[in-house]
Amino acid sequence: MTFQYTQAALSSLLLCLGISYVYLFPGIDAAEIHTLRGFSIVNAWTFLNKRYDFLRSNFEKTGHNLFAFKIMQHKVIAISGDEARKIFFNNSGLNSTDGAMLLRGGIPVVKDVKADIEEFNLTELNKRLLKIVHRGRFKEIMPTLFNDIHERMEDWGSEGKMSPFKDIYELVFLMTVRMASCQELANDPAMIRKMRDLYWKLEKSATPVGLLFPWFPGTAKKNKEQAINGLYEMLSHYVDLRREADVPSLDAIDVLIADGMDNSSIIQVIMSMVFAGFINTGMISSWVLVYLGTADAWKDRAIAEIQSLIDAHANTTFSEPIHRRLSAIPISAWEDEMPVTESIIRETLRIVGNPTLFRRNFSDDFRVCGKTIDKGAFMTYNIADVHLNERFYSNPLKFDPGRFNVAGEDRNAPFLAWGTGRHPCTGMKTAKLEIKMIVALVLCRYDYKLVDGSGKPVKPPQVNMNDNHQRRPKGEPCFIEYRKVAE
Ligand code: HEM
Repeated sequence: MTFQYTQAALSSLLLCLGISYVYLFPGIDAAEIHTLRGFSIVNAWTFLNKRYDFLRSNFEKTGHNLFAFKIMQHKVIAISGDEARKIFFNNSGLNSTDGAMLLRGGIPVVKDVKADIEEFNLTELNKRLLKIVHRGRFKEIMPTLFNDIHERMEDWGSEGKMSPFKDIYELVFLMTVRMASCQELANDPAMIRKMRDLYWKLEKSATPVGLLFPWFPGTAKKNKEQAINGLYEMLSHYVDLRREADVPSLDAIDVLIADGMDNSSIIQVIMSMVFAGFINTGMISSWVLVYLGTADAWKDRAIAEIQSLIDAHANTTFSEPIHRRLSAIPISAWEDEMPVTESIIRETLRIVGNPTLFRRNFSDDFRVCGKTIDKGAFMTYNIADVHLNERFYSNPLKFDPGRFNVAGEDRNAPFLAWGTGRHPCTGMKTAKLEIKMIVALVLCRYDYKLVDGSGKPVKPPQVNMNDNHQRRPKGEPCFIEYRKVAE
């Protein structure tokens, strides 16, 4: 057994060195993009493992706006600065799917385990998602979603301590599954737990080994296949169940069935939406509460805003619990009449939501900053290039939602957390609504502060920018210590 492991480890090492040797000291390429020196396998590994640090330190070291490195046989060009950014987001020859699939990992794609179905197609996915994420559906589902949040909160009791990066995540997971699938699944806590575990497993498969050697029969490959197969089987069961139902409902699966979609396509839509909700919406909801746990003035302003929405729109009696009163507020008010909460979410996204994005050049060579981007090359960009840049946002690590409304800040500062140009986020309205609902109910029902494990008040932790999927905090865990003040 030990011998087999040693042999496997040695073969992998030799393979890595072999690949690296080919690209060792590539020097300056013909297009004169600065190319990183050293073993390409080390560059690729560091990028996949700690992409934020890798990009930042190499931009600092090289002093260039563009630099190139290899990931296996692929050339990757890291970009920064205004000109390159605008081209990255707006050039029609750049494809956003390939890079994300190859270099990001952890994305559930049905095609990875069911070879006989159609290729993953982002344009189709967007069209299908838009059938289930719109105001009409939000309006239908809002009372049930508020009920979900309320019931979860009842488990917290009247006072205590909770971990936002666990408890709030779980809440967002449930809400997203409800929006993306059907009541039968969302109402079954054991299935929700099983599904959540499969997503964690999938996330764990996005290791450098899993990304560099997707064919290698190790833990990463096994985790990925088990997770996607498990999700596929589970969701197939619910799609079949809904197909056999006597009366169609307004649930997402029924909407997609009525649209004539086959099972695999429906499952792809659900998996993608739950994935986006799980990683992005969960992360931002947790961080909003963490920041507000140390920013009383902003917390008070947000509470006042929510209260005035209830007074203006919720034609319900005071004796009703808060979640019922909140669910009477129309969607248009949630979307358009919450400037304070919007600024808080925006500021949280500016500090925390800084993903590394990818593109691949599918058209002819083109020029950026006087350098050539070859056909077939990948490009990568981390949006902290603007969000954490003094040139656009002064004192960038400070949580200050007021900066978006204060004279003196650069009003033209780009804000990229929802994407821009050719690929803006399809789920922005859904995500904002979910975050606002959670924040509204927590703020109205609880008095809370941010504390450490011993209950001592603490400042917000730093963000682990290298945590590709979830941007969890660095250092000691923090908690929300709460006391219920309203039903
Ligand atoms: C806080 C939550 C979210 C954040 C911060 C976020 C952020 C982003 C960003 C930055 C992009 C652009 C990616 C790029 O340029 O390569 C994007 C694209 C996308 N997002 Fe979101 N997202 C969130 C939630 C969601 C949700 C809940 C869904 C599903 C309903 C979703 C679906 C998508 C899709 C399908 C795209 C690709 C659009 C395209 O390329 O045409 N997102 N998102």
